[in-house]
Amino acid sequence: MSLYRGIACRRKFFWCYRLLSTYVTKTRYLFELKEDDDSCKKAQQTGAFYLFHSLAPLLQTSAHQYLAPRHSLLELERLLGKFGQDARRIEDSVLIGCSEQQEAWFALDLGLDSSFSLSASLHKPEMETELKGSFIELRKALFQLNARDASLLSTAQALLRWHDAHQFCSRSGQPTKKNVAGSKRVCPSNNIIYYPQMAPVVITLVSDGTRCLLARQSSFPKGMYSALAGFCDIGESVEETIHREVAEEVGLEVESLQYYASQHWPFPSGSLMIACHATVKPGQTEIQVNLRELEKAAWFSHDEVATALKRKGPYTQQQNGTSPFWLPPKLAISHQLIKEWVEKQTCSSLPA
Ligand SMILES: NC(=O)c1ccc[n+]([C@@H]2O[C@H](COP(=O)([O-])OP(=O)(O)OC[C@H]3O[C@@H](n4cnc5c(N)ncnc54)[C@H](O)[C@@H]3O)[C@@H](O)[C@H]2O)c1
Ligand SMILES: [Mg+2]
Repeated sequence: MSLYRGIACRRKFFWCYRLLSTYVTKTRYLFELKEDDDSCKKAQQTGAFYLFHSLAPLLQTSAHQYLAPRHSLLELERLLGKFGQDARRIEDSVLIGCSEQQEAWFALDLGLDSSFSLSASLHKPEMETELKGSFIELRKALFQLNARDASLLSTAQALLRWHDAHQFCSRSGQPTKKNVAGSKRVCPSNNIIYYPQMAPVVITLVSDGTRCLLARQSSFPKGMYSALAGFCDIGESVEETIHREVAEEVGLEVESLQYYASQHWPFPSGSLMIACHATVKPGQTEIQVNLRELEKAAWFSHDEVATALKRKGPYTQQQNGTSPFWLPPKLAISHQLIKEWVEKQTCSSLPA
């Protein structure tokens, strides 16, 4: 081997080696599975499946926590066979991630209508007995799952719901066909491609410098308050949504917008929560609640909020009919946003 080729080989080796970080490898693998139906079908052979029934995930209970069991393709085929179902139903599954060892993870709903189902939906109680678990509504289970399962099941539910609702082309009316991974659907008659969508929502913690503004809707559990949230209107920037939502919901104008973080949120049907801090304009603190949107909104001090962050709801009503003031659970980005505000206030109030 010439010196030049030797150096070139070593360079190539170094370049490949450098690329092969676990994260990059995983990302490239998932990209390949989304792009190539054959690779994705192959990945199902060694992959694992999370099961749902009418969008409720299959869960098992373990020490006050829910665990999401996974099933192999063989187990799934055996299960479908036992319930007299066509194994092609597995074609309805969607890719939701993979392990560091490149075991691909899929989700499959056994309760939704399928072109391969012999009956509209598989019988739930019998399946629960067979699978040694229960199909539990994600709203009830989300906060008792570990962070990884919560994130995977949220993604899975949003994707399964989107496929269920987009089975027909909105132009031709013909059935659309999903790719194996479920990252898109195509109308065979006109080749229009449909991609899964999510709705951007801005969540803003408004402060007046020493207090923060929290609000509740009548649908919230008793005593729970959160930061102001609102869907982005078409054509709006995140900044415009913040200004509009704060004005609409509490009649205030804000400035000094600061991005905090974002989170996928499975409710109502897959949202991207974009969390920000904002400050009211000087001297503007009088809240005018829009009762069409909110039940109540108020300013809360640092100490009130710091205490509420430690409470774990939901609470049953106290004897005097009131419920203690509490905040969304840790998993929700609103909790993280409020916590960050409390920590910043604590730092700024510490003596230099
Ligand atoms: N993860 C968190 O920490 C957290 C905290 C608060 C709110 N949220 C979520 O934010 C979402 C939005 O908050 P909100 O209810 O105050 O929003 P909002 O103030 O925009 O009011 C909701 C109304 O907006 C309209 N709307 C406009 N676009 C919509 C769309 N794409 N989908 C559904 N409705 C749409 C509907 O009329 C709906 O009733 C809620 O669904 C809630 O689950 C999440
Ligand atoms: Mg709102």
